[in-house]
Amino acid sequence: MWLDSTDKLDASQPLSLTSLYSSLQLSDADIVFYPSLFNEQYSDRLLAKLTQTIDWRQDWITVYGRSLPQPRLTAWVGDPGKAYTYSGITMQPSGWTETLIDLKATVDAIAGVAFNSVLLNLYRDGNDSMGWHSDDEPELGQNPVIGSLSLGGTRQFMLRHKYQKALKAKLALTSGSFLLMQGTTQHYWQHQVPKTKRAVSPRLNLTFRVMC
Ligand SMILES: O=C(O)CCC(=O)C(=O)O
Ligand SMILES: [Fe+2]
Repeated sequence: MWLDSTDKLDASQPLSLTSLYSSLQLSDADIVFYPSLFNEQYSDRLLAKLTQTIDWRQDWITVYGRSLPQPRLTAWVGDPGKAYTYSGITMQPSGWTETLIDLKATVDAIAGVAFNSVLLNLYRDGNDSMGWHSDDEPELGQNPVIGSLSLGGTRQFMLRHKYQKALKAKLALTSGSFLLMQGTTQHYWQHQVPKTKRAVSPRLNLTFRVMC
């Protein structure tokens, strides 16, 4: 399943940024995982800073006719005019904070794109989750590039092929890790962050996106 390329170095980046990565060997997908883009100490600082400075919102969703609180807190940050609609919710973007501008510069350099928006999700405990979906909204373009940074408690990230039911994968998104999904990934694969009964610390995930 995995191509172990964790000993590869990219001399164009500081060692701490991209010295470790693995490409997931999944058909119809292009997914690269950087297990420690940021070290524990820096990740903790980022988590504290973002938890405090982001204007978190609790959205409500309609499931089988019932209105329920979305099982996580969210925020949408982006360039002016980059509104985001999903599951019937439209979010107007908040402006970039200093921390997010810095983070964007780092992940832009790794992904080789200019992200113009970021969806932030705060999973307060193991009851918070995100269900199966693909990030395939038309505004994300033909082959969406999604850069996903995780901070805080480790959660499982599950992947399943939309058409070949036997194809699945799971990886632990640890604090400071960065997962890059691009190419045809969103056409063929769905992903989720399931609930867990294990005790987990709060987790903040940022998915950087390019909105057309
Ligand atoms: O929290 C995660 O790791 C996944 C978030 C996600 O899939 C999304 O924001 O679209
Ligand atoms: Fe997603």
